[in-house]
Amino acid sequence: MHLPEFLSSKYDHEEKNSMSLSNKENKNWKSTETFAWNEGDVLGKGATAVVYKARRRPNGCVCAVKYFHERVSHHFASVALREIDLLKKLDHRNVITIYAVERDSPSGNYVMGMELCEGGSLYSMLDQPKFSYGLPEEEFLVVLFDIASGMQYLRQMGIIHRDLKPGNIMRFIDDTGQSIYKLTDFGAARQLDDEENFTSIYGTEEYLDPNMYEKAVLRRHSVPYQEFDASVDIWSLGVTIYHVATGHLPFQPYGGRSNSQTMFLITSTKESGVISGIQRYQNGDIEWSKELPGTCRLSLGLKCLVVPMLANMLESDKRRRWSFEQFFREVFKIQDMLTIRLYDCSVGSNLKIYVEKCDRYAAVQEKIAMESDIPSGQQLILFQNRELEEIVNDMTCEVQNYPTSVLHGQLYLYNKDRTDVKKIMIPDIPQYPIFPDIFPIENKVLDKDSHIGHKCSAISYLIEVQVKDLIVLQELMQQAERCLREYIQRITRRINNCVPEMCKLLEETKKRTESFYQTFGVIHDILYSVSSLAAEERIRLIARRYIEDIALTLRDQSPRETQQKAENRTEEIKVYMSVLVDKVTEQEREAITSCVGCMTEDRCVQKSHHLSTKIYEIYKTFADHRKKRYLSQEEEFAHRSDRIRIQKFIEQLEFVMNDHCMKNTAKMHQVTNKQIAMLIKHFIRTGKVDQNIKSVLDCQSKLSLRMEQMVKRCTDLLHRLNLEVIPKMTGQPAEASLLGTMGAELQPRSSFHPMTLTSLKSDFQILQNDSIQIESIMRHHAEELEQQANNLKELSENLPKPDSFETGVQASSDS
Ligand SMILES: Nc1ncnc2c1ncn2[C@@H]1O[C@H](COP(=O)(O)OP(=O)(O)OP(=O)(O)O)[C@@H](O)[C@H]1O
Repeated sequence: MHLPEFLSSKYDHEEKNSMSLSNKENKNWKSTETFAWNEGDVLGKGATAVVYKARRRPNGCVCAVKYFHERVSHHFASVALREIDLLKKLDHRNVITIYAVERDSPSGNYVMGMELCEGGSLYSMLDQPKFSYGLPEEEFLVVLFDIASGMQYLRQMGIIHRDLKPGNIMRFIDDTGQSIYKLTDFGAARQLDDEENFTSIYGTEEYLDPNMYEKAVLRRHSVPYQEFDASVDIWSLGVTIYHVATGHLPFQPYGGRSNSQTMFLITSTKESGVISGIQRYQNGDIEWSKELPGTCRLSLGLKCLVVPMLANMLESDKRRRWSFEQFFREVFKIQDMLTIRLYDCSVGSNLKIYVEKCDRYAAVQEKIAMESDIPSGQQLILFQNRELEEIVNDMTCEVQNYPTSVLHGQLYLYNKDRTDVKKIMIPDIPQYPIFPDIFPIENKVLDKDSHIGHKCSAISYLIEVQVKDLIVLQELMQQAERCLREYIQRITRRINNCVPEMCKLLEETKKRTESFYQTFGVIHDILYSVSSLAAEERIRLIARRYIEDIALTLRDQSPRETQQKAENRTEEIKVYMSVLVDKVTEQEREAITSCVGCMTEDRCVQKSHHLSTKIYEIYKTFADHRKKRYLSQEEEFAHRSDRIRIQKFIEQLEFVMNDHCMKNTAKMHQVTNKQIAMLIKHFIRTGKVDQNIKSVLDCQSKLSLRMEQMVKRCTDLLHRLNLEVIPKMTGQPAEASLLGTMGAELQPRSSFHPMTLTSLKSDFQILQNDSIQIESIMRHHAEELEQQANNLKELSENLPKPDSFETGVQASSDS
């Protein structure tokens, strides 16, 4: 059976109660009609019963039997039976399944057969050093969802549990190795009709609602008749959830249970929003907190959801305390959420962002801003070497429609505007306690050593996890740098690819512009001849009016200036880009050659695992010695030397973390962030280049627009020329000398359209000889010009459109 790594080693619980029936020190076998068990196979002991691992007839399946004590069977038979009656009715994956209730003979004690929960109780889990600072996030959530689901079922069945605590939540392991948490021990439960309250007192004192505590523990009856409703379960659940998240109880008076007055003071006088109150010294002040402790292993994203939930559940004033419905709503909302993994390189923290399925990008950005301190406008989020916005396409879509690769992959977060390096965020690691140098080793010392050993082992596990996280962080730092560099390289490639296209476009536009100047020049000249040749004064006037108009167009040099500006910009872009590409390449070489992190051959993870296992083993020996209460000379010798060994392992472990991994991580954070800062500057530069490209394309668009206007104007002119001027010219004598001058004047403009001009010149020659032909000549030119105008129009239509380039200008200017 495959178990998650952190759960794979056997628990104390399991070690104490080996699951293999054959391995048992063979005690008495007992059996009822359906169940058979060996009295050596104890799974756990409670106030009312002993629970054994058993076999079920007829198929021999393993199960658990709860063997109620004689006194319970006799005096509390009603309690046991009540539990049995209740359990028989229940059928839910998060509530323990009961198979049968039988009586043992000849004792007559009740025996309840139920499903076996191999993982032991949640309490036994939390009691292990490994989970002394709370469960890892994944398992914490399984617990939360399972208890909420079990409780919801119990509510539907009209049941108040009344003894909710980690000891009454069992871990069942399914065939896939997944944990399923089940509510058990309904010894205190009872059915509650709607709105009905109950007055009897049950529960375990650390988890008791303040009013119940006052009545049950302090035996005070501040209100003559106290009614307790289902809200008492909410309080106990709040304490349980806090315990699971942190590994310790939220409300701790100095001296523990013996200091019940302070316990009541803490729980009954705490402010709203406070989720823990700890008194560290005798009669000392209470340390209140509205946050989960720094050692808690939950992500910041989940803490943000769990803390308000706890605050509402641990509300002293039960009128303000959350109802079950509110609790269920919140838990199932969390269950329905999606998470996004995002490495924030400025503080070196891998964030887990909890988002609702229907959230849109703006909401996601807000959540990121809350956890990273990077305002949404300054966030640059990359997935592999692309911006998230590029991958998601439609940023207004709901998160649940994002590609699965994004939702399950690793994203990287950069600050577009700030490149300063912040201090890396490392979770708190408590100080190791010191073993006092007390000899001889007597019982008190054994107790203390076992206690200190437990704490040392707990801290060592925390360090082991920390070392693993640091190695992952180092990998993420390098990835974050690589990812950004590749992204910038993509941008530079894109820009470099678009520059030649842009140049081509500009060249074509230039040709067109010049061609128009040329065409207008020709028209101007023709009209000029008309204005002199036409016999009719009105025609000459019309021609002159057109000439003035055209002269204005010809004098306007702004298209040429725009063209020049675009050409200059393009040249600048080329130079700028070649420098940028060189810089990025240079930096890449630097990154490859500078190596600052932990190496595989350093074996940091393996070393820390080995050392923390050694520390755990010593703690286990100390725990055994404590149980024994008497040590032989040899054992005492071993115990003393183990104290020295454990200190040595601790020093080595601290060295691995502080002097190796932590230093390397901090160094890598510095180095990669320096590189990232430079890359961000390059990124900003590419943004500026994009702006320049945009400006070139703007020029290009302006020119195109201008060309279109000119095409229109040209066509219009030709049309009018046809209508108004040429027909009137028929039969009019030409003034040869003027035309000759005109022909000479056209000479300098002949560079672009030699054919047109040659033909014009010869036409003028003909005109000098035979003015009768003027109509056909003008028509000929008119057609030629019209043809040219059409060609230009076509040329402009066939040109690549500026916005057809993949320039990213839009995206960058938008963002
Ligand atoms: N189904 C089970 N599978 C495995 N272990 C179990 C199971 N039920 C109970 N246990 C173990 O037995 C211990 C005692 O069981 P349980 O809490 O039900 O007894 P109890 O006498 O009702 O306890 P309490 O003192 O809380 O009233 C549990 O803490 C747990 O370790």
